[in-house]
Amino acid sequence: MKIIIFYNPLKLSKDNLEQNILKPFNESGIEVLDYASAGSTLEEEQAKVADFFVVFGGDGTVLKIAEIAAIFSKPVIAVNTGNLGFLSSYSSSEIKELIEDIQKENISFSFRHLLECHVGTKKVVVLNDIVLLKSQPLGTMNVDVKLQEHTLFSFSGDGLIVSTPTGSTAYALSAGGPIIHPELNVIQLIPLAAHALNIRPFIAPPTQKIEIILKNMSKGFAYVTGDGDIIHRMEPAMSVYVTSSELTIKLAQRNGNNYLNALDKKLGFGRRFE
Ligand SMILES: NC(=O)c1ccc[n+]([C@@H]2O[C@H](COP(=O)([O-])OP(=O)(O)OC[C@H]3O[C@@H](n4cnc5c(N)ncnc54)[C@H](O)[C@@H]3O)[C@@H](O)[C@H]2O)c1
Ligand SMILES: Nc1ncnc2c1ncn2[C@@H]1O[C@H](COP(=O)(O)OP(=O)(O)OP(=O)(O)O)[C@@H](O)[C@H]1O
Repeated sequence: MKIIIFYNPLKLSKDNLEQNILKPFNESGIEVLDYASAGSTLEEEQAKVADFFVVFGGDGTVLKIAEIAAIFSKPVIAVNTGNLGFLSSYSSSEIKELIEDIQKENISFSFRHLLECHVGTKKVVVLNDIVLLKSQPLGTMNVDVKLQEHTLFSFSGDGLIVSTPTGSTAYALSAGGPIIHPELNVIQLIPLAAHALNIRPFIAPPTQKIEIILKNMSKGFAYVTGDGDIIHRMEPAMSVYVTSSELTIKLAQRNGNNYLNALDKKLGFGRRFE
């Protein structure tokens, strides 16, 4: 078995990685082809021959490697060294269990759909969401949102979230959206603080092309972000285009420790608090 390790340098030092993570892997016979800070580039040849990408960090670190994992079509095993670690299947104290599961091929994977965003000359692929948001606390933006040329929303507010099912438990959850099981392939649109009584979150099919037009701002300017990273500054009359990506990623889930378990254990979903 060959793996490439990505890590969050803000959460894990290179010495700690080399001492406490690389060592057990190398002693187990699992070949670590390379290890790199999440978000950095990869040797194409090594990426091609790896069996898995193993990520040490929290959700944000997983998000940083989602696109490269999708491009090389490599399954992702996330090991939480962060806080919530909603997307993680192992904790950093479970290296031995992880090694054993890799050796015994005792890991199942769930396919996760991605979004593709075009704005200006930029193109990004995201696992959670694309967010259009005003850059300062004051004022509002006027936004038109089109689905295949039909204007679905036209509102004044703070912005808009376009989320995948995976992202439905991230910003979309905080913005009042429903939880969408990641086996579904849909696109969720959630206006942020829309000043209207007739606007609700909308769930679109993956075939729809979404155009978000920033009509104007009462003050300042806006940003469009992808998985929490700024993609582009937005000025009035600029558009953002979002479609479902053809790429998907396979995200490890420990046998028995599936999505509904994560909802229960990490978000306390549906649990009665005595
Ligand atoms: N008010 C909010 O809740 C808010 C605001 C901005 C961004 N975000 C989210 O943060 C994400 C970026 O994550 P980050 O860790 O780099 O930012 P971050 O450090 O600001 O963390 C945001 C929180 O969201 C959690 N999270 C991220 N993806 C998740 C998912 N798919 N399901 C459940 N929880 C998830 C993280 O664990 C963290 O607790 C963005 O994609 C966006 O969804 C949330
Ligand atoms: N390689 C990197 N270089 C710089 N920043 C990174 C890198 N990897 C992750 N980050 C940033 O570090 C921040 C925290 O990372 P991460 O989300 O993984 O940890 P966490 O917030 O503690 O865990 P969780 O998101 O699960 O609550 C995120 O904003 C993420 O964008």
